[in-house]
Amino acid sequence: MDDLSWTAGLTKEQAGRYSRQVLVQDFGVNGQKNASTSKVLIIGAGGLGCPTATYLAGAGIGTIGIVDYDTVSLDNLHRQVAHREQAVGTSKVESLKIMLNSLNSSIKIITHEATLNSKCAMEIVKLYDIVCDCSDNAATRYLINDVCVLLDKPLVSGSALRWDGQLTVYHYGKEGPCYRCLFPSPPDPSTVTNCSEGGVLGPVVGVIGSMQALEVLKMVAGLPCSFAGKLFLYDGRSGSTRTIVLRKRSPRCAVCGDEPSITAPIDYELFCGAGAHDKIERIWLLEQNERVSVEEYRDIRRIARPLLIDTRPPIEFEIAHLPEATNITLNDLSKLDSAQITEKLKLNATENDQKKDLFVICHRGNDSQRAVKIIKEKGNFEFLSVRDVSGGYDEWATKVNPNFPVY
Ligand SMILES: Nc1ncnc2c1ncn2[C@@H]1O[C@H](COP(=O)(O)OP(=O)(O)OP(=O)(O)O)[C@@H](O)[C@H]1O
Repeated sequence: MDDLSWTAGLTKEQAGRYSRQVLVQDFGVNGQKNASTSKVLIIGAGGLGCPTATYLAGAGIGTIGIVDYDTVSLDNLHRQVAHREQAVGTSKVESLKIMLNSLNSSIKIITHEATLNSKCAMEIVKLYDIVCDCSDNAATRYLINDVCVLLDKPLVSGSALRWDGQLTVYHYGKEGPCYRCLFPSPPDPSTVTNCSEGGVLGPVVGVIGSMQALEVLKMVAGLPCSFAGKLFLYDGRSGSTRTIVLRKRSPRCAVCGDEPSITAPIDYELFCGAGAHDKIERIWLLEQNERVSVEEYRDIRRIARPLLIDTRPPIEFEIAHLPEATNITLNDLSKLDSAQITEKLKLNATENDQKKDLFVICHRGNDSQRAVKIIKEKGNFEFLSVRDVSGGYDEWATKVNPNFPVY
C-alpha cells in the first residue's frame, strides 16, 4: 500500500506541513490539493505584495509569479515585510523570492523583473490562474483589469493609503463588475495621492494583503469569494470596517460590456494622462465631515447606489432629479424623527444590515447644508455619514451633466 492510499492524495510531507489548514472545515484535503496545482500571479512586490505572497507561499500555492521592476529601498522596510535590510538596493522580486523559498522550498517561484505594460502583460498573465493586483498606480490598475478580462482571469485587487485600505475581487462570476465598469475614466490626478506623499501604515497593508491571500485560498478551494461584487473598506484609525455592494457589470463597459471597444491592451500611460503613475484613487477616503463636490458625488454613484435626499420643493423635484433621490423638504425633515427618515429612504432590502452614507442635495447647496445639520441634530441616525453635495443641482448641470435641466 503506498502513502497516497491513506493520506487521501496528500503526500506525507504535505499532510504534515499543511495539517493545520487541511483540518479547517471546507478547506480540507481538496483545498490543499488544488492549492498545490494553482498558479497565482502577484503584481507588485511592495506593501501589499509582501504579505499576499508570504501567506500564499506558506499555504502551499504550487506556483507563485511575482512582477516588479523596482529595487528595495530603506523607506520600504516599515511595511514591505518580506524584504530585509541587506536587500536594500537589490531587486524586489529577487528579495521576495529568497524569502518565499526560505519559507517554503517545495513550491515554485517565478520572477518577472519587469514593468508590467501593454507589450508583456498578456504573455505574463496568461501563465497564471488567478491575479493579485498589489500595484499602486492607475495606469497599472487599468492594464491589469483589461488583461484579466481579456484572458478571463479573476482579479483580487487591494489598495491602501494612510490609515485606510480597500479590497475587492473583480471579474469573478458573470455578474461581477470589472474595474472599468466602476471607473470608466481615470481619476483626475489632482484628486489622488500616493504613499510617498500621504504615507501609509504597515499594518494597514498587512491587513489588506492578508485578505487578498485569503480570497485566493477561497477561490482555489472552490468556495465563494466574500468580496466578488463587493468593496471592503477598512479604516485602521477607528478600527471600523464596512462592505459596499457594488453595481453589477455594466453592459456599456469598454472591455467587459456587450460590445467591447477594447479587445487588446491599449496605451495606459496615455489613457491615464501624464502623472497618473504612482497614483491611487481617493474615492471613499473622504473625511467624514467633508462636503462632497459634484464630481466626487458622480464618482461615488458610479460604484454604488447611494442614499440621497433632495430637499427642493416637490414641484422642482418633478422637473428633474437624480434617480436615487428621495424628496424630503427641509420643512418635512424637521418634523420627522430619525426612524421616519430612514423609512422614507426605503433601504434596499439586500443591504438592510449595512449602514450606508447619506447624501443631501438641493438647488444651489445652501438648504442641503441646513438639512445635514438638522439630520445630525436628531441623533440616532442609521447612517455612516451625512454629507451634502456642494453647489447642488446648479453645479451638477455645469460640471457633470450639461443635459440636466437648469431652471
Ligand atoms: N506596472 C508595474 N509593473 C511592475 N511593478 C509595478 C508596476 N506598478 C507598480 N509596481 C510595483 O508595485 C509595488 C507597489 O508597492 P507600494 O505600494 O508598497 O509602493 P512602493 O513604490 O514600493 O513605495 P513608495 O510609494 O513608498 O515609493 C512597487 O514595488 C512597484 O514597483
